[in-house]
Parts: sequence; structure tokens; C-alpha cells
Amino acid sequence: MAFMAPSSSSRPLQFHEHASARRAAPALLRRPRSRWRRNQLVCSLEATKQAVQEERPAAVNGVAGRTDCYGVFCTTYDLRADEETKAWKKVVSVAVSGAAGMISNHLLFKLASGQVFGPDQPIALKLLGSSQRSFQKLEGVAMELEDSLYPLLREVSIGIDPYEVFQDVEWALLIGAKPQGPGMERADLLNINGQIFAQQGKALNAVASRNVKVLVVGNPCNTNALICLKNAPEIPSKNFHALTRLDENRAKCQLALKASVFYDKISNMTIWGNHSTTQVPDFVNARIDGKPARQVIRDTKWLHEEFTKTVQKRGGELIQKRGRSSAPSTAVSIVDAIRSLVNPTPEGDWFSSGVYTNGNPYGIAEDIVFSMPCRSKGDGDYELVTDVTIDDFLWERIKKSEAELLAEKRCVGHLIGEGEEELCEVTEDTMLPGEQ
Ligand SMILES: NC(=O)C1=CN([C@@H]2O[C@H](COP(=O)(O)OP(=O)(O)OC[C@H]3O[C@@H](n4cnc5c(N)ncnc54)[C@H](OP(=O)(O)O)[C@@H]3O)[C@@H](O)[C@H]2O)C=CC1
Ligand SMILES: O=C([O-])CC(=O)C(=O)O
Repeated sequence: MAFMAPSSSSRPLQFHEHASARRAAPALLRRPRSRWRRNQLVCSLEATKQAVQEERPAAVNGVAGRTDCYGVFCTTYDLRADEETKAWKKVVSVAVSGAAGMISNHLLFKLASGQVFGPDQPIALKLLGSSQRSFQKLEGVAMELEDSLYPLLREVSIGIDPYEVFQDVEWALLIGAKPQGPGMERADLLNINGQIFAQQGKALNAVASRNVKVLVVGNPCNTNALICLKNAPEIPSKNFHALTRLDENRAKCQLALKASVFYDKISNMTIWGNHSTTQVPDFVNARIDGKPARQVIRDTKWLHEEFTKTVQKRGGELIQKRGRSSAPSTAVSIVDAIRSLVNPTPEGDWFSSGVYTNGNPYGIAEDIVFSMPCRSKGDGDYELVTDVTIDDFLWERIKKSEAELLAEKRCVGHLIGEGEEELCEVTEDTMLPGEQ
């Protein structure tokens, strides 16, 4: 379906709205912010910059690392006339970590345009960076958002303290992570990135909306999501997702190519397991133009061998060709993943997401984050799909992915309150899709 952004001629005026102001006064009573207040906001941005330059640790609820509005988004306007003619929803508050990275470079503009949450949904973007180095880049990102004049983008703030940035957020898109450097062991990556997600889990637990939806993208995303949810005991575990939608999209593309159909004909595509080379793209339950995929693609050898391997290794192949990991297609898949939760799933179809195993009907180990088929009513929540067939081919591979996730979980016991750091043994042949 084509999306049309509202034209800039009908663009309403921006306002910056603090959570406290939102609680204190209904929108129609809001007044333009005084020059003093504006100066104060600018000063606090300066204080943040200074703190960052001095490499002071970000304080929890303190001045250092404080998040505030950026540039044009600090200005408050009187919206009374505007609100009489518009039927927009209440602003949705979305945090994005790794906001100066490659994936975010594509994603933020899709979020601001209305493609994700809808053309009647104003949005506040809270951009999280990790350090002094990233702060200036975040300013650059915020400047580009300013210059894009998106009617729905009502607030942009930047910061490096997750306790500030995550305040009252309803969505947290956790993209920031350290990439796996040359010669870096998987165990080291699990530990370094795990620390980031443990800290961010704690911050979400302390300050985010109690029903925040969390999508973990930074790799290894399944185990990072597990670490995050374990550190956020006051937020329902069901609200945490690891992104496997890119893998679903890749699998749909391969089936479409083989069957010589346009990819919108492919449905019911499940990715089982880990976002790694053990993932299991499910051709058994997938459908092509409403028919079981195996009725359309008779080449069983291709389905068993090439299809599965191509999807598992697509990320690595792309890195080899492009010299960097997928960013635009990952951003698109994040959009798809969110849209699948905020729109009802089409009748008979489903989508894949890495979700917490807690009473799953398939016999997969509990207490890990595993990609499975889901359906949503469009309320941000989901249910697992139960009418799927798991044959021996799938089951054997699902168990391998499960074993990998259980091994990863043992490596991060110290980050999820399950013992000290132990000898971390992740088998050699299991890799991130982009690992060489
Ligand atoms: N699940 C999936 O399907 C996919 C996942 N990915 C993963 O997404 C992640 C981001 O990819 P991409 O945007 O291309 O990467 P980039 O390297 O372009 O950006 C990553 C961002 O992460 C932040 N970062 C780096 N180190 C740290 C740290 N120690 N603490 C906090 N933040 C940090 C950096 O922000 P700053 O400047 O603030 O330090 C950087 O801007 C990677 O982990 C990648 O493997 C990628 C593709 C698909
Ligand atoms: O390993 C990476 O960073 C890239 C990745 O996840 C993918 O392409 O699926």
C-alpha cells in the first residue's frame, strides 16, 4: 500500500512537550514557552555538551548526561487553532539507541515521516548515544531531522544517559552495540554488548512507560534481548523482541525468486530460533499465493539445502559485497516489525519475532528469546500461532538453534542474575549472519 505523507502546506506548528507539562495542562491551555524558558533549555543542552566534553560519567537524574530538546524542537507554539482542525493522536514517545549509526540513519526518517505509526500519529524521538564521540554526531542527526520539516515530528531530544533518554518512552528501539572487531571472540562480544543491554534494561525498568515495547536490534540480538528483559523485572517480558524480521524478509525474497512470483505473494513465513547462522527459515508452513510452498516449489533439494543456507548467510554475503552490514534493509525490517504490532495481522497470516519463551506450545526450551510465529490485534501485543507443523527437518535444526541460545545464555549468567561469569563455550560453526 502506498503511503502519502501529509503535504508540507498543511504542516502544523511544532511544539516541545515535557512529560511534566503533559501531565499538568491539557493541550489547549498550553502557552508559548517564554524566552527565559527557552534559554534555560539551551543552557541545559550546553551543560550536557560540557559534561560530555569533560568525560564526566553520566549522572542518573543529574545534570551531566541530561537529555533535552534539540534546536527547533525546543520552541513551543500555541496550537489552539491547529488542534481545532486536526484529529491527531497523543504524541508517541520513541527512544532509539545507536541513533548516530548506519541503521538509524535510515530508520529515524521513516519514523518521523509517519510511515511507521501512521499519518495521524505525532511522534517524539529520543536519541541515545553512548559517549562524547557520539554526541556531536547526534547533534548532526537532529539537525537533519529539523531540516526535514516533518509535520508529525514534535520533539527531538538527544542524550547519553539512558535514565534520562528513556523517561516515559513507549517504544525503545535498541540498535546501538559494539560491532564484532577482527579477532574478537564471540564470548567477548556477548560480554561487552551484554553490559550495554543490562544497563539499558535497568534504565527502562526505572523510568520507561510500564508498558514500553522494546525491540532489540544490536547483535547478538536474541541474547541481548534476554539480558535486557532480565534487568527490567517490572516490565512484562512479553514486551521484549529481538529483530528477526530482516531474516523473514530475506526468506520471502528467496522463495519469491525461486517461484518466479512477486514477493507480496509469500505469506506465513516463520524464522525459528536465533538471529544467527543456526536460524531456521520455515518453508514447511510458508505459503505462496495461498498454497503450501512445497506444492509450488517441487525442488526439495533446493528447499532443504540452498534456501536454508542462503537465508542463514545472507548477511555475511552482503557484507562481503558491500563492505558493511545491512543498514537500509534492516531499517525497513524494523519498520515492518513495529507495523506488525500496531496493525492487526491479516487473516490467516503471521510474522516472525524473537520473543521470550514462557509457556510456548512448541516444546522449545523456556527462558530464552527465540524467534517464533506471532499474530497481533494491532494493540502492540502479540499471541503465538499454534497451528504450525514442525516436521523432523525443522525440528532437528530448531534444536540446534535452541542449543546455541542456551550456550549464549550460559555465557551471560553474570548479566542476568544467574551466577558468576563462566567459561563461555559457543560452538564454532554458529555465527552472526554477518560474521565471516
Ligand atoms: N538483528 C538484525 O537483523 C541486525 C542487527 N544488526 C546489528 O545492529 C547493530 C547496529 O548496526 P549499525 O547501525 O549498522 O552499526 P553502526 O556501527 O553504524 O552503529 C552502531 C552504533 O552503536 C553505538 N555503539 C557502538 N559501541 C557502543 C557501545 N559500546 N555502547 C553503546 N553504543 C555503542 C554507536 O553509537 P555511539 O556513536 O553512540 O557510540 C554506533 O552509532 C549492530 O550490532 C549490528 O550487528 C545489523 C543488521 C541486522
Ligand atoms: O552481523 C551483522 O551485523 C549483520 C546482521 O546481523 C545481518 O545482516 O543479519
